[in-house]
Amino acid sequence: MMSGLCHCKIGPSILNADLSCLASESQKMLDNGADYLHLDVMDGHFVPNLTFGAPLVQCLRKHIPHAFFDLHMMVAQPEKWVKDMAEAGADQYTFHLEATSDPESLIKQIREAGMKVGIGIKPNTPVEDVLPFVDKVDMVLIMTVEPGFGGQKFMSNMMPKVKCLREKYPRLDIEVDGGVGLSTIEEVAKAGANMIVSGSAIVKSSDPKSVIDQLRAAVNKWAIKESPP
Ligand SMILES: O=C(CO)[C@@H](O)[C@H](O)COP(=O)(O)O
Ligand SMILES: [Fe+2]
Repeated sequence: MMSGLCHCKIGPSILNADLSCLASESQKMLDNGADYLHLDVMDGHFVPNLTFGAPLVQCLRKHIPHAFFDLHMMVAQPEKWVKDMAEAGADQYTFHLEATSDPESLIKQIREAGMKVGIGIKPNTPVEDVLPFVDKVDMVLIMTVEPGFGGQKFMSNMMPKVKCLREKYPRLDIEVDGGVGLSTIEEVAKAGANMIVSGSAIVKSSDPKSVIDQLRAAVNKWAIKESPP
């Protein structure tokens, strides 16, 4: 198995950065080759940790006008924050399937607010649960740690979920998040993920550009190439 007919994109998670300098830390990631920013929103209910909400996203947007913001919404009521996040400048709203009883109308609500739609599943949620919604979303996120904290150990046993999705959907954007770095990227790339969230491995490195370049090279090595006409 290998990544599909879609581009590799590297999205640093800034959770483990110096959050007192969020704008400059984010800009540093972009200057070092990041394709997008993965912003982890936690509400202390869906996950046992608390981060930030729309006011911070709005401030960051003023400093970073052009980058793609992927909002990873680890919140118990994802319906509640769609409008605020859209107005704050989010480009993609990635909600957790486990957090909603009506994914279809949430997807519609996100689209109507003008954002792209991501749908994520936690480690204990089977990939089959997300299949009915894949055609309606822009991206599927397979969590490779229990959501809540950066710096956790990558769960290899999530790779069959990625493989299953890639086999069925060669063009789907498949994101992985949690414990992804230089020692785990090969597995992730082989399984077929093309959107790579990486927090501590990039943010804590003295050479983030080199880490981003190496992550990208591993994904591209396994990418399916479009055959010439
Ligand atoms: O959503 C989450 C954690 O819940 C992630 O985005 C992590 O913040 C990624 O950090 P590392 O595991 O790569 O350090
Ligand atoms: Fe995340």
